[in-house]
Amino acid sequence: MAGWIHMVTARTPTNIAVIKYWGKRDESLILPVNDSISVTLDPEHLCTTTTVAVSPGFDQDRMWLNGKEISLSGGRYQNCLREIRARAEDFEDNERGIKIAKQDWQKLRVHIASYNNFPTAAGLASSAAGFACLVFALAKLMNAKEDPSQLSAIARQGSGSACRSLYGGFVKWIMGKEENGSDSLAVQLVDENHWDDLVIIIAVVSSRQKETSSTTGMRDTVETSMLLQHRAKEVVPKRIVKMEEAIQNHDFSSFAQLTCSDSNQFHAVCLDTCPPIFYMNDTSHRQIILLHPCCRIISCIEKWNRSEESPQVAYTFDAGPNAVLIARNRKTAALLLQRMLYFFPPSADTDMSSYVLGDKSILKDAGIQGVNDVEALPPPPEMKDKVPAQRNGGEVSYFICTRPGRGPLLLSEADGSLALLDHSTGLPK
Ligand SMILES: Nc1ncnc2c1ncn2[C@@H]1O[C@H](COP(=O)(O)OP(=O)(O)OP(=O)(O)O)[C@@H](O)[C@H]1O
Ligand SMILES: C[C@@](O)(CCOP(=O)(O)OP(=O)(O)O)CC(=O)O
Repeated sequence: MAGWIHMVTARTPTNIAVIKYWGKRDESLILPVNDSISVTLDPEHLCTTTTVAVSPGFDQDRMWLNGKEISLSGGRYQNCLREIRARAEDFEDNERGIKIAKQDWQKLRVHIASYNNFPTAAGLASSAAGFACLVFALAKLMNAKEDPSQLSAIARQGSGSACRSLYGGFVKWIMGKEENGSDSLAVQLVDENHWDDLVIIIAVVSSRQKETSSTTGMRDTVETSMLLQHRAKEVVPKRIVKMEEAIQNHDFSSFAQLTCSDSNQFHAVCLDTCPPIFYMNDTSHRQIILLHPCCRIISCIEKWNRSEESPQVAYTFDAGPNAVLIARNRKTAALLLQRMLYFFPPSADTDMSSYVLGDKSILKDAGIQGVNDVEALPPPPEMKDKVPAQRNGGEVSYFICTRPGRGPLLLSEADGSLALLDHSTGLPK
């Protein structure tokens, strides 16, 4: 390897929309038809780690995703690389004799290695965490001085939902008005400490790659759905105002009502698409005569919420069958996990430690140590006589317990062990 290698490693969270982005008004700049709001998920549990490196010895831009080399020739990667290079500044490391002038960045090639600690392209927003991390890490490497909102407008060109992963807490993607997209960017509404009672439980129903990607799905919707026009013009603007109020005031009832309604309307818009898109069911599912787990999860939460004075849990589903459940506090989260494990016990060959991932203390709060405790769970009181005769194991792959979390983080350069590229070769470790 000729000369020095300079590298940085960053970690970036994923996010889940509570008011959904669905539909573009400009495909290549990735400009949406409506504002959206998301909550950033704690990177302790779900995150992307990306190392970017530069060296005079590299002869082309290269990238490895989850250990496999992928092509960077796609427009989305090229747009992000070009936009960051255009904002690069002088960089100097006297100790290591590295001096890169602003204009040199155009000629220097980069190596990128990225790892998602959760399934890629399975409806868990890997593109969001992935492009946010790529843009954040490249900006650090190239000494670009942009603030997170300006970086979000670049990450947006990798994947729309990625712009919201540049901040922690609750984040709004403002759709903007400009044709060049300069005002279509993310802003933080509140940080991750503002509403730290919330607990988020994800039921991973399928980690298979989905059949219709968000990109093609929303293109078909824009072309064919009248309901989308109504949603973007009439429904979302009002919901955005109400959702911001609910978040500012910790108003869980309003938050839950808006979150569930917006998820349901997003899936209604998918059904209104020609040909219709069914994200909430997994067509390969063997038990088609039984109600699909997604419908049973919705029914369980709706029954429970109606049996209480005010909603306890909000549900939301992205472009896949995985349920994201937001509980108002830890006590509710423990009751929610009991209900989920009652209806969706692990299969016979799965142990609890690989069935409930993330913040396992919720499992402890729920009084569950092993499979025996799951078998002994009583039916939820609101179900009364409607309890299923059989509880089948294996319908949910696993659960992830998490919470609202922080935004991107630069990992210490001193601790080279965190880097995904080798310091002497610039290739994946
Ligand atoms: N760590 C990463 N770094 C860069 N790009 C990534 C990374 N992870 C995923 N991607 C890109 O995102 C694509 C997957 O996006 P896709 O929208 O299909 O799935 P998803 O983001 O997991 O699901 P959804 O957006 O519906 O929640 C990958 O094919 C890859 O191009
Ligand atoms: C259902 C969603 O998750 C859609 C996400 O779509 P993507 O951001 O993955 O789409 P592209 O911009 O084409 O890359 C809703 C949301 O995150 O707001």
